[in-house]
Amino acid sequence: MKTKPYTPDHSALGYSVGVTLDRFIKIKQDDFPFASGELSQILRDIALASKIVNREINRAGLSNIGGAFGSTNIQGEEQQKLDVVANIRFTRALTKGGEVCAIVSEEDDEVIDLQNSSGKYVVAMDPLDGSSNIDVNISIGTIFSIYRRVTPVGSPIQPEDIMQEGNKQVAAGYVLYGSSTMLVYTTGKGVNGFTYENSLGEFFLSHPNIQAPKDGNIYSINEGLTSQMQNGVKNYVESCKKRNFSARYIGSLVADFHRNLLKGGIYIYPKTNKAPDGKLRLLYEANSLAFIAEQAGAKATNGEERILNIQPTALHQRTPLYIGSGQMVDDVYQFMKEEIQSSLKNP
Ligand SMILES: O=P(O)(O)OC[C@H]1O[C@](O)(COP(=O)(O)O)[C@@H](O)[C@@H]1O
Ligand SMILES: [Mg+2]
Ligand SMILES: [Mg+2]
Repeated sequence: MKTKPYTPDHSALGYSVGVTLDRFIKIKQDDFPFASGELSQILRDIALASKIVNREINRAGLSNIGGAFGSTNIQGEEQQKLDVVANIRFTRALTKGGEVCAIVSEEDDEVIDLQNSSGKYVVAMDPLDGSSNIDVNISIGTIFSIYRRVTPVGSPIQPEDIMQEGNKQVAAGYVLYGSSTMLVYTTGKGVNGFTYENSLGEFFLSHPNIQAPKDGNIYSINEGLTSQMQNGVKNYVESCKKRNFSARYIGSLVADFHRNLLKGGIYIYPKTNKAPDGKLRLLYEANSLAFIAEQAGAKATNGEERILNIQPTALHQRTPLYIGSGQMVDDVYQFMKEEIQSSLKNP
């Protein structure tokens, strides 16, 4: 019988045929130092939950799932119904997946012990980020970090399993529920982004090997709060204006971060009078995005040191965050240093 080798030619389709997230995870499984499929399973669990949450978000305006839940979380912030729904969906998927022993969530006061004697991983997550934007149809997100537990598998969860520096993350990522839904993640070998194809119910590789521009001209900060900020930050913002940079602030960290990662820019949430330690949470907001930023060639600090080197001391610890294009993070650091030097000269 005459045969011919398969030489893919997809030109008739008019668009390129993508690699699904599932296939990509499988291909890349060997990149992971503890290659055994466990981490891959967790990523698949997160992807599955994100599809369900995506569906809930899409129909929030038509269902009774939008709006406030009627309670506050541990940080005293009003919980939205979708915050609670997303927390349940991600926790459930990670429980059923069987690889995780404990979860830290923005929506839970304490560590959730999954009582899983074979789970080798800890997940920290912000199930829904930017929740004040839910009811006004503006982009929101999910953020996650994955760690290996350090104490023996099967023994009771210890603080050192949870309170790990960000540089110990084995994977991190976010889902952006925006004009399209995207999942972006790293396992420490670069950053890849996947776009959700609603009708097929699949994420497809759309942004391989994301590289952040070294410099940029977008600054993202809540300018309404500048009177509460340190002079170094105020002066940096003034310098951005003098250089005609664009101010872009959605008020959804994932969306602001994602735009700046692709286009070049900086996101700043510094200390303010109202939030003297900053607003964002180290374990499930700053660390995850810092890992991704660094993997894409960008930087993340708390204004003084690298985010990934901060030793956590509390579950819901807050931190100032300066994250984005390396040159811009360096520039704002110079402004902060000048502030310190001038206060030393003129006490
Ligand atoms: O309204 P502010 O003070 O500018 O804060 C906005 C920041 O707060 C957050 O909404 C906090 O996240 P949550 O919605 O998960 O609490 C970030 O997404 C966002 O960047
Ligand atoms: Mg958040
Ligand atoms: Mg949240």
